[in-house]
Amino acid sequence: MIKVGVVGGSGYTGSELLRLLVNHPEVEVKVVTSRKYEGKKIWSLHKFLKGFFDLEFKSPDIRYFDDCDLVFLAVPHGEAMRYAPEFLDAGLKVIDLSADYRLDKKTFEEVYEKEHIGYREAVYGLPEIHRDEIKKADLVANPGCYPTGAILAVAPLAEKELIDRVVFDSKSGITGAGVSPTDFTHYPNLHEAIVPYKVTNHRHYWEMVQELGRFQGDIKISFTPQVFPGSRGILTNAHTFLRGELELEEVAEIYERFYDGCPFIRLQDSIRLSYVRGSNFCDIAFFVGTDRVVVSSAIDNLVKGASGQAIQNMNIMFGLDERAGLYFPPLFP
Ligand SMILES: NC(=O)C1=CN([C@@H]2O[C@H](COP(=O)(O)OP(=O)(O)OC[C@H]3O[C@@H](n4cnc5c(N)ncnc54)[C@H](OP(=O)(O)O)[C@@H]3O)[C@@H](O)[C@H]2O)C=CC1
Ligand SMILES: CC(=O)N[C@@H](CCC(=O)OP(=O)(O)O)C(=O)O
Repeated sequence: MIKVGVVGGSGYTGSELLRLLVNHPEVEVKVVTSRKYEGKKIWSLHKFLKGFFDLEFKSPDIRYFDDCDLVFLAVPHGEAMRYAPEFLDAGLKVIDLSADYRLDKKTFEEVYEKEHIGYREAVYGLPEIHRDEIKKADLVANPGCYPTGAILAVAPLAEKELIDRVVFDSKSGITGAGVSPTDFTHYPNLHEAIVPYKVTNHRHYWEMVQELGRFQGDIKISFTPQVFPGSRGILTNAHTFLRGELELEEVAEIYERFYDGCPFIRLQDSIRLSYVRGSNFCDIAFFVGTDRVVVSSAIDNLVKGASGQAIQNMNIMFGLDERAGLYFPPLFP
């Protein structure tokens, strides 16, 4: 069994990790931290997990992780960098769900406007692109939720260097903003609304530039995030302006080839968030128009956009079947 710990177990991605790990055949959860709920039973906070975990929350102190092989850092960006080096030096593998290790140091410091105090080289944990590097990694930087849906939507076209410009129009459920309430997430400010924010300057743009740039350095990228009044899911419409023209069959062949052997990518003729809810799937559909190809992707932000992808990465790091603990149908409708 792989023995794992979770730092940040009182938050949304932390509790989602626990929900998913309940059914993992090769994992034992040894320690889960919360500073706020230290000493309390996990189920007394996460009542939906009652009957599945009898552990108490611990403080995030490395001595509790003695017995662990791997730790998931499910803490805000700027905080994970305080933990990762210590765990790595103690011989644990680390999967960081925050943004701290996704970009090179210089870009991180510019985009996040803070000094990186614990920089290490990491592998960007998008298995459909970096599977071979993830196998050998000790530190995996789990991608942001928006970049996961966006990059997966157009990577096959970028690999063929077919893109002139791509405009990602993305809509996210509100759990993307984390467990702490704010004005932004306050019910009257969000219900019956779709709210664009950071319309031209969201930090996730830089992950898209980095990862799509590995295939095609000169793509012009725009990204417009929005939230809708639902809990889970990110729907992205990628308006992709190509350098030449492609027929639907050609696009289909490019995607089928690129995603051959990727169990969590499903090519569909139409997509909905409800087709992926609660699951690790990324559904992709494409529509060929007169001046563009529109590629739509749907993910659950807490699963393929965070905790499910983190477990997929763990499976790959430990030589398990990538699907272990994760291959089940979504919750529809
Ligand atoms: N929500 C989403 O859809 C996604 C989130 N992410 C990223 O994953 C990370 C976690 O996100 P999410 O679960 O939504 O966040 P939440 O705000 O819901 O939870 C954050 C958790 O971190 C803990 N925490 C905060 N500061 C510290 C610290 N200094 N030391 C130890 N623990 C700390 C908190 O617990 P306590 O205060 O009790 O100790 C809390 O449990 C973030 O970096 C986020 O950006 C990535 C992809 C998608
Ligand atoms: C709806 C919402 O607020 N979403 C978050 C992104 C969630 C995520 O993936 O964030 P990390 O890069 O921090 O991991 C945001 O826009 O900042």
